[in-house]
Amino acid sequence: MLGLQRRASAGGLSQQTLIIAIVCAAVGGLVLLAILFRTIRSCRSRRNAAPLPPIQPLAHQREHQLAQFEASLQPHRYDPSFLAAPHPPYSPQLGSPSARGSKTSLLGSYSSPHTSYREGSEELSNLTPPEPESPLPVPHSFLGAPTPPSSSSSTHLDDNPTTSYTNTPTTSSAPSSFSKHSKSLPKLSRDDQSRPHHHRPLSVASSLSRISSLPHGPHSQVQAIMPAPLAPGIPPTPSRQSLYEPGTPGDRMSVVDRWVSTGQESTIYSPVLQESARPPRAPRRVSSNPQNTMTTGPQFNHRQYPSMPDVGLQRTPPVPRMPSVYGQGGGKTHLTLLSAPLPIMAASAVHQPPNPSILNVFEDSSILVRSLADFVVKAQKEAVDKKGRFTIALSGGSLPKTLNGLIGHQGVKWDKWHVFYVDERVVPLDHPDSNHKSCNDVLFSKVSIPPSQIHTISIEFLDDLEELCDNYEEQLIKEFAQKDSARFPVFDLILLGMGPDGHTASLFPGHELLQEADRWVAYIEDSPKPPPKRITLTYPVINHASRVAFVATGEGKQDILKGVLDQPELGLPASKVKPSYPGQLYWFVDNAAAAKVDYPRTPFKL
Ligand SMILES: O=C(O)[C@H](O)[C@@H](O)[C@H](O)[C@H](O)COP(=O)(O)O
Repeated sequence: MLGLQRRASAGGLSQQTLIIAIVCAAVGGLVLLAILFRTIRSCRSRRNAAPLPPIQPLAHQREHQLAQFEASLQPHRYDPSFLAAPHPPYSPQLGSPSARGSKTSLLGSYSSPHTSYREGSEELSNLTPPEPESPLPVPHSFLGAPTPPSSSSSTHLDDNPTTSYTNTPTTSSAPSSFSKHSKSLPKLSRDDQSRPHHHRPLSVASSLSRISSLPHGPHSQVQAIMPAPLAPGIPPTPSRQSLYEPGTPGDRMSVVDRWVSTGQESTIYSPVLQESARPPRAPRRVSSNPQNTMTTGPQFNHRQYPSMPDVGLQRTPPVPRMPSVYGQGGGKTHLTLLSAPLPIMAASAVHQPPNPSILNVFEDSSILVRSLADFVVKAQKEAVDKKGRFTIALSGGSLPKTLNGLIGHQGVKWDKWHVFYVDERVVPLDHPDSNHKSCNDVLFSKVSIPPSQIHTISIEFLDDLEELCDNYEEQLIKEFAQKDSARFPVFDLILLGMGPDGHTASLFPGHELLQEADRWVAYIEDSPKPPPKRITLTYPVINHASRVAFVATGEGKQDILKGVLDQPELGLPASKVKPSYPGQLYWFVDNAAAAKVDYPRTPFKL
């Protein structure tokens, strides 16, 4: 520095220039030092540097590999063990764990045991597609909770027994796609799994639809498809909670139970109450052949079908008319039907056989009458506690006399009663043959039931059986469709008689009305039991009730009662009354009627 200053002063350099030169020199020195330092540091760090990541394949190569991988997985076998196996740690070679994992987990539910395509364990190109050994199983979420590994039961989801499912419980590491589906559905019992399907013709306007399913039960998760008049027009809506406790006879899905036949396509028909063109309808099914009540096939009254050639017994009855329904506004509203496929539901939800009949035998008819009154009041109480009203259907014949135990009974709440008739003779309401007249004389005229809550036939239609039936169905709709039963008439109690030929309601042996599955109310014009013209509830309604009770007394019923209870294979009309689960059928009979019956007796209890 001093040298610089001497030279500068000797050369005549200004002071400033000198200072500038010094500063520049200093800065340059600093820069050099910094460069030197960085060089040294980088040399050091290079010595410690991690290896460079491998060279990534180009994007299109990765896509190609991924495509190959996916192709290699089709078709695959379900191997739940895959779900149980730990997944190796993520490796950058195979993409991010989340994307890969979810994809793997979905594919993994179908992977062959031979294909281990877990993240990072295999190069995609090394995977070899397995031989397909069996069709893909239905995910267990459709089958209910998986059976324990010890059982090797295979669940027959449909008529084809080859459809099977390996029941292995998913593990905690199970991919979310499975876990979010694994609802705690009821397990399939073994007999449920092997139970064959029951094919049941549709009940809603059969001209438009088919359904194969088990009979509807009050608890069942299936909707009893209603004949057109009673299927109020709402598309399948999520069911509200049932109004009843599960397991009680009154229990029933309150809004829409759905018919589902496991493993088979089924559809739900929800007629829409709306103004629409009235679809063409074949006339209702009609009368039997009174001379031969045990014919093998349907009988036709050719007066009804003059255009149909008389080909004897074996002719399929025409599709019954779809009744009209009056909308809320009183205008004539006709039903059109919507159909919507239903999801497959747990098989156990529909595979419940009807409860066995309960046979109560009483010393004599007076004890029977008292017990029957207590039984009716119990059914009433349960219904009123749950929904504030009690719906009951009564038969004619000798049944009305057995109801006089209700007169003066403390438990009866007449204002909650809504009465319909199981069948009715097509006569004026004051005619001696009228079932309403019988019930009114014996009971209703002596108690405080509101007359508007007794639903009689509309006498203005006595000369038009079609309209008479339509009108009665419409009354059923008004009572049931908007309330707890929503889609079908669910009587709390139906009281039936049984004739000496095994008929019940106005359903007579050999009559094609026994096959009626589309209507809730049908008519007959030549009843073997006079008077000839009647309307009647059909089996779909009777067998939807929460409780059904036959009342049969006297020696005259001995033989037929044995036939109905001990020989159901005879297929007598009374034998076909089987309320679907959990509906319950009861018999109130006296000793005289039960003298020849082997069917086990149950001591009466409420
Ligand atoms: O209208 C009717 O005739 C009845 O509804 C009918 O179904 C009756 O219940 C049986 O015919 C048994 O009648 P009895 O009990 O008088 O034999």
